[in-house]
Amino acid sequence: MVLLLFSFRKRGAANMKPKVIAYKKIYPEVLAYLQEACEVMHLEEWNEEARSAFDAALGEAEGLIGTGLKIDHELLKRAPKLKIVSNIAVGYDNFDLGAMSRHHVMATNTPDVLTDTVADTMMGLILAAARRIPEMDQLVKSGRWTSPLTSAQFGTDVHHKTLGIVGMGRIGSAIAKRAHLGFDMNILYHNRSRNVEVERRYQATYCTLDELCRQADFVCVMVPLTEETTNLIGEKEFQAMKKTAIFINGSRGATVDEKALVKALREGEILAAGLDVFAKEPVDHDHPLLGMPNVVTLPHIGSATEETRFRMAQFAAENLVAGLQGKRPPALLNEEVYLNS
Ligand SMILES: NC(=O)C1=CN([C@@H]2O[C@H](COP(=O)(O)OP(=O)(O)OC[C@H]3O[C@@H](n4cnc5c(N)ncnc54)[C@H](OP(=O)(O)O)[C@@H]3O)[C@@H](O)[C@H]2O)C=CC1
Ligand SMILES: O=CC(=O)O
Repeated sequence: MVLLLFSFRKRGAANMKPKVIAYKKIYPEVLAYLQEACEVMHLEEWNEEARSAFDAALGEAEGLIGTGLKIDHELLKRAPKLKIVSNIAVGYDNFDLGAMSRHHVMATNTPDVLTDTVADTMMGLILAAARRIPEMDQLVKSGRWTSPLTSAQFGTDVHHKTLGIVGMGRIGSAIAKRAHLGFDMNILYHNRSRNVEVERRYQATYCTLDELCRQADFVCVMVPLTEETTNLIGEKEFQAMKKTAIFINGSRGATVDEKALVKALREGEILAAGLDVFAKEPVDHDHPLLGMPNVVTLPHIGSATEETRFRMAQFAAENLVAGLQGKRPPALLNEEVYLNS
């Protein structure tokens, strides 16, 4: 049984389905959809045994579906039959898109279906950090709530404050909507290009990164991780922020210089932080950020609801099947591969 799960069956004349490796646990309904069109090797966990099975099967695979695996020239060299890799995520910093195009491999992701869920998580982080919700939760549960609170335990308001969004794309816009329409927040944003829609809908103001850091009460990073955005927020940006600023990162850990963030928090250059992502995940237990009461941490759960994770898996499966059937995948990242196929 285990062998059946961990290897492709020999292809007979009657079985001409393309071979696919799913390197993540897939919902049964989505797996059934994949299995109608493909022969699927399903690796439910990513451990040493799964890695060996993956390596052994890669040479025959025409499709890959999963999350986070680095897809680069080294892997692609070992996958001569590969046609498509379907990321079950919107961020695709794990893809070397240039190498994938050179190897004629389509790349797909799952935009839109997770946007509202991630925006909800980011509002949760903003509220949790500003109102010190995890700290107060601990106070109650540990039995230390024995007298009326003093101002030492008070938080800071969110409503009517200024939120600076770095990366006003799909998720950034959904955060702006919640913050402006729900919390009467004033919105600043920074992108490489203007987003006139958020300016019109949520009265958002475009500004440079430096202006945003100087003026915002909350700085929320929602850019994709690229060469350009690696360490986008560092010492200079933290120094520009208000001493009362709260820093929120929902993008990728590496968009922020974590050492500079630790220094900014230790030295009181900013007030607090809310982080869903870390440079290394899972983050080391002794990471200095984890010892700070004014830092709210989450284990990269931006899109982690049952409904949204299901929609992401379904979308990724549809991308994969379309690509393997010679159709244009709905969320194709390297169009040229499809056009030249
Ligand atoms: N924590 C979590 O669980 C999740 C995290 N994410 C992360 O969020 C990211 C954003 O997702 P999504 O909103 O769908 O993506 P979008 O592509 O819609 O938005 C990204 C925005 O970032 C801006 N941007 C890109 N490069 C730069 C740059 N160098 N400087 C300033 N702005 C830049 C873009 O504008 P312009 O091109 O004009 O610069 C765009 O507005 C993902 O790539 C992923 O890393 C996504 C989902 C869940
Ligand atoms: O981090 C999650 C994603 O979808 O990107």
